[in-house]
Amino acid sequence: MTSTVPNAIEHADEQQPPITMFGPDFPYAYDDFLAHPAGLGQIPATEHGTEVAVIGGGLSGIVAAYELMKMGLKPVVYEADRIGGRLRTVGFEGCDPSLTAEMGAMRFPPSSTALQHYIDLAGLETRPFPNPLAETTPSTVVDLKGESHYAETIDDLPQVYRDVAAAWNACLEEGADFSDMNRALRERDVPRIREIWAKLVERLDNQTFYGFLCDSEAFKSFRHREIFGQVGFGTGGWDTDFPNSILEILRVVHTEADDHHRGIVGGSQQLPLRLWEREPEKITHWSYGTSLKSLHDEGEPRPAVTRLHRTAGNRITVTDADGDIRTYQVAIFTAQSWMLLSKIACDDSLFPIDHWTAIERTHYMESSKLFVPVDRPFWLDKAVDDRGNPTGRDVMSMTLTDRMTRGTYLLDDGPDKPAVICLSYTWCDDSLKWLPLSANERLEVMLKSLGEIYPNVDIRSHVIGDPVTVSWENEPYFMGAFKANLPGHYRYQRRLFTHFMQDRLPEDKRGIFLAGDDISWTAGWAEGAIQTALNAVWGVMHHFGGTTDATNPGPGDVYDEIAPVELPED
Ligand SMILES: Cc1cc2nc3c(=O)[nH]c(=O)nc-3n(C[C@H](O)[C@H](O)[C@H](O)COP(=O)(O)OP(=O)(O)OC[C@H]3O[C@@H](n4cnc5c(N)ncnc54)[C@H](O)[C@@H]3O)c2cc1C
Repeated sequence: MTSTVPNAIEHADEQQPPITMFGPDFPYAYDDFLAHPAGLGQIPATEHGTEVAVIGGGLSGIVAAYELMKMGLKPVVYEADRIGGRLRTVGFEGCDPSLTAEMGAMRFPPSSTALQHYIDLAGLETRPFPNPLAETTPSTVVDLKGESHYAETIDDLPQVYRDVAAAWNACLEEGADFSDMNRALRERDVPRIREIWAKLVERLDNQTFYGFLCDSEAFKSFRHREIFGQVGFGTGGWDTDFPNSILEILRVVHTEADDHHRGIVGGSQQLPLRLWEREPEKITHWSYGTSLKSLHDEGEPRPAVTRLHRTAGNRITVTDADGDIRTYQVAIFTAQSWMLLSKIACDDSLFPIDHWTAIERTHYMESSKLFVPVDRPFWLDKAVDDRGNPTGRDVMSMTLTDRMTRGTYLLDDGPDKPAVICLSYTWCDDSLKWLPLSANERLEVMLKSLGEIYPNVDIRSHVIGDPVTVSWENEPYFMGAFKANLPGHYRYQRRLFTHFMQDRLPEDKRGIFLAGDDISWTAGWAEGAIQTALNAVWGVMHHFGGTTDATNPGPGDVYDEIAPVELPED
């Protein structure tokens, strides 16, 4: 468990199958699809070597390009910023290169099984991430309204936190069929998952997270809702999510996306970078030793796309920042959808009008982080009381607070080595409060906040390099951290996610496929970016007249049996 408030009722029975991000909207086993020896499908030999534009070199684009290359197509990847996108690992100038900061994704649940497939393929290791009250986190401080509580387990916190946990569990059970869904997800009981979820979608699409709490008898106490908002049920305070659709939150808790997190040793950006260079053992058409890198001039993706339009023969014509124009039968677009409204000049004819509405209504969360390198994990030093007697406590802890910093994470690699502090990780309004401040201004405010919580700790004296920071809403090729649906957005989300089923679109609207975190049901989790990439791969294969092996049907082959629930449009 990773939070001061358990995400959900614990199901400790080891005999049960594990929870995975299997639905609930589209319960397709992407992990089994990837593990199957028959592979993801084949395209006719006449199409081998055909170029496919892949716009965006984040995880979704790189996974799609990698799988299309294995099928014998020639992906042409366009990337405006750097390979990895929101898997962005940076170093600190002048410091040991082993010291890194995860500016985007940093912790991954074991329920991300498609992601794990690629982590294993890339030969990367993971280790537990030091979330609040996680087993490997030495200690956690919860500081609310000027009062701090030191805890190693939830039992060390005052009773009110356990009351909040109980309220959340009751609320989930009463309002969202938690135990039933948990069982159905573990057993991959598709009819039951669909039955439960269809009712929840119909009942709750109009509801905010906060409204859902307020409607529950269990959460009738304002104080409980406030504490819940400040320290969250997950990985920090979630009151910034209160205006979002409750369906977004249920997707996370039902699939345990917020539980048992692990980090990638050496940084998450290594994953797309290794896939870029990887030479698959099994590859069609291309000779052994081919990689995405080797298929690109100078081993680099092409630059930013600046224009996208349809040309005769229903082709997709792509213009890039170098002024090069190339035309493709098929393109996959994996960047944030808002790029299509601003940074890229687009034809209206690229998508049906209802898809444009959905793109235009896409709602993003903001998010900021700031990291500093320090000389050693000094937080593990033992504190003494006013009379100099040892207290047995760490001098500083993973910290959750209602102050500006909100969440402070302590990241070490052993007792005698330099370490890193994520002084603050925030979302939405809390992130916007940092936006106009420079990295050093942010650092000063953060040190002041933490100084109030730890008056006897001189954090500054341990800093060995300049801070690094990001506000994703201010990044020109992202414009936000990740999509978060508001109430009433279900229909938009459904249109975007199902865009890969192009036989259902008018013929003159086919050939460009949306993919990526932005159209996933679980935005903000890399697993969803991969799932949508695999949908697009299936869509492209199908577009070229290809098929999957009968023993390994793809997401489009079984679509009608598991299609996301449809709400009336009138
Ligand atoms: C702050 C933050 C924290 C997160 N935490 C977690 C976490 O802990 N666990 C987890 O699983 N997930 C997390 N995520 C989500 C995860 O990072 C994403 O799901 C995943 O990285 C998205 O990959 P993608 O390929 O869909 O999109 P992106 O990574 O955004 O890739 C799209 C790419 O398109 C490029 N691009 C944009 N415009 C153009 C253009 N005009 N031409 C060419 N290229 C263009 C961009 O530069 C980018 O590289 C987090 C994300 C953020 C921002």
